[in-house]
Amino acid sequence: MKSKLIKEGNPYLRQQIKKVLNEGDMVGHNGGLKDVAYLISRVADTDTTVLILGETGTGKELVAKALHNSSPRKDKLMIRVNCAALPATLIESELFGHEKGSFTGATERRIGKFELANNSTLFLDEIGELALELQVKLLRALQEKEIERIGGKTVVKVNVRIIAATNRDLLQEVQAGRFRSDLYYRLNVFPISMPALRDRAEDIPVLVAHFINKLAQKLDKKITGIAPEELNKLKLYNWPGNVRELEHVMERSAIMATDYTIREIFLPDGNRKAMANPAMQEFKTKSLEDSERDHIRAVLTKCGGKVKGAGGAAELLGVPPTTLHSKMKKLGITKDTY
Ligand SMILES: Nc1ncnc2c1ncn2[C@@H]1O[C@H](COP(=O)(O)OP(=O)(O)OP(=O)(O)O)[C@@H](O)[C@H]1O
Repeated sequence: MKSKLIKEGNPYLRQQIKKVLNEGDMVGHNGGLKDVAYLISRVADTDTTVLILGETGTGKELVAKALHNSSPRKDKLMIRVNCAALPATLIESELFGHEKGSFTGATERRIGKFELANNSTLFLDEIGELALELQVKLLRALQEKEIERIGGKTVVKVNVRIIAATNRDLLQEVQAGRFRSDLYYRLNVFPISMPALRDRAEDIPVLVAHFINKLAQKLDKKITGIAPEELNKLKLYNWPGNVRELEHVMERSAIMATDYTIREIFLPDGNRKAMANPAMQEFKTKSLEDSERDHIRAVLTKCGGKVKGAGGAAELLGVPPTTLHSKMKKLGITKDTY
């Protein structure tokens, strides 16, 4: 129904979608993100919990921003918690806060992100990484709409709109016993799935133009376009790091450009001139997972197995090291396989 509505050119809807996506600085709403854009425009101004699913770098955080900025809560700051960034004990205090003296080192009362997000939006990024013992506490907070600070004696009522995101297959995590099914169902009210960049090559020209524009300003350099054969290479590449990786490739290539036009693009593992022809056949017959696994392995080999830090695989792939680690785990990439 949605694509039909959009195709038939309902001008109000088109306008609404454009506005919502501009709020998030998102490109591609006329192409591969058409369905995503439609879903955002439908759910933005409700209080409904949204679960954003998709590979790393597909734009999940941008969707969260677009949702918040188009909601009635937009005048308050959206609060983000990265559930993968800290150990469980610290995340608990980050989410719910603590009272002074509640544990060693708690020298001051701390207001948690749930309370900070009162009357606003709480964006729970990388929710799939949340430790099981915290999942139950989060579930309680969502059900009761109240929280208790660590060491606190009173409950605090909160009115928070929840947006969660993950690059994991949450249902698989539930089946593996790593994610509580009750929390999954509580979060999975309105799912939005972000398509991988390799599945929407039609968006690459407009994304490239968007990044060239941004980079010309950032680097204070007169770059206005890209050579068609280089654009083609970008369309054929596999993009394990999705739009984030494209952004980084464009930055590298823009820095190297000596002309108004980018005449050479720099893909992470060298310039893949071969991709367009015979090698492409092999590429097409491989599953996406296999291609992703091969690509990550090749990058790891190139980096001598280094994941974090300068020159590490995470940097080359344009993803955070935590994301690369979870991807490696998922794809069964261990030290002895590269
Ligand atoms: N449609 C888009 N238009 C413009 N920029 C985009 C788009 N999608 C992603 N980006 C850019 O790509 C980068 C990664 O996006 P984002 O952080 O939203 O991805 P993510 O899915 O949340 O990644 P992760 O799972 O690793 O946290 C950001 O710099 C973002 O601005």
